[in-house]
Amino acid sequence: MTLLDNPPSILEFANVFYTYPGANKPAIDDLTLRIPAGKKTAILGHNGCGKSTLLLLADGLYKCSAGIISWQGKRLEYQGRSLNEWRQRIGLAFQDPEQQLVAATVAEDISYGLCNLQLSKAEIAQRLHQTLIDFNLQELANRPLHYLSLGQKRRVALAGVMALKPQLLLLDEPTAYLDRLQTNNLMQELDRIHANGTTIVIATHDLDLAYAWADWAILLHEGRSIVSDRADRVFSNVALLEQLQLGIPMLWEIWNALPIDLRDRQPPPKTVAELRSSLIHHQHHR
Ligand SMILES: Nc1ncnc2c1ncn2[C@@H]1O[C@H](COP(=O)(O)OP(=O)(O)OP(=O)(O)O)[C@@H](O)[C@H]1O
Repeated sequence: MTLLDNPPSILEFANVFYTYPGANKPAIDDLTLRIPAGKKTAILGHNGCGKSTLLLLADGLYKCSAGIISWQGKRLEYQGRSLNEWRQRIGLAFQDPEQQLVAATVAEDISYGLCNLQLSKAEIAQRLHQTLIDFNLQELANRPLHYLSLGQKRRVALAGVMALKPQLLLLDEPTAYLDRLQTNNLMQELDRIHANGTTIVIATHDLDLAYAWADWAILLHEGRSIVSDRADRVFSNVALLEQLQLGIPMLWEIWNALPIDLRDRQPPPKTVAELRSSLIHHQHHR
């Protein structure tokens, strides 16, 4: 087995359970999984399969009722300094940015998290300045948050999380309700964050987005991990995707409908641009 097939993990769940107060069955039900270090992982599953709960457990916001959650072999402890350190290493962008934004303006909101880290004033000012640049928020710095569009709020929430320099970034349905332009911008931002060394996990039920973006995929079903593997292998496992009624990624389906001689010895395209260049390449070489 190669490192590609079995990358080292940054975060692990071992037989984890979580039941909401008053619920008659666990939302997370004997969940065992690992998040590979340095990868772009997509957690996929239907509404209600436990994606948000998993991320809240991973961030230490919820306490599991049984099982072990660990960071590079070190177990999550739910008290004081240890929990604070845990939560500094992991950044979570909520599905609804409204739940995350707490201050009056963009700059104040980003500074708020930095103040909680008890950094020096100079360090806070420097990180705020750099974050506004990185997320192209300079012009919005003093804008009241309630004047922002949803896409802008998402960007501010993500900027606030990234200002804290987490090693692992978790995003819950980051593209929900975003138009195509905003989605593309966000995905470019995520690629930049990943290229700077941050491991990223997104929870989504957008199969096409996950197909285009992820290099590792985890399928979640009724609070359990059904498969965790290289994304290309998961997305070509049509039988499993159909069994879970998750559908098939559109580009993968189009690719497989093309004549075999065209597809021969070429990996399936991840984007429409890759599909187009494969078709042009084929035309030139017939
Ligand atoms: N606050 C809550 N109290 C009780 N049950 C909850 C609560 N939040 C979620 N649940 C239940 O826990 C299960 C998992 O929910 P969760 O929100 O983690 O799923 P999800 O995969 O993120 O769904 P979605 O894709 O719709 O966001 C569901 O059955 C849901 O009804």
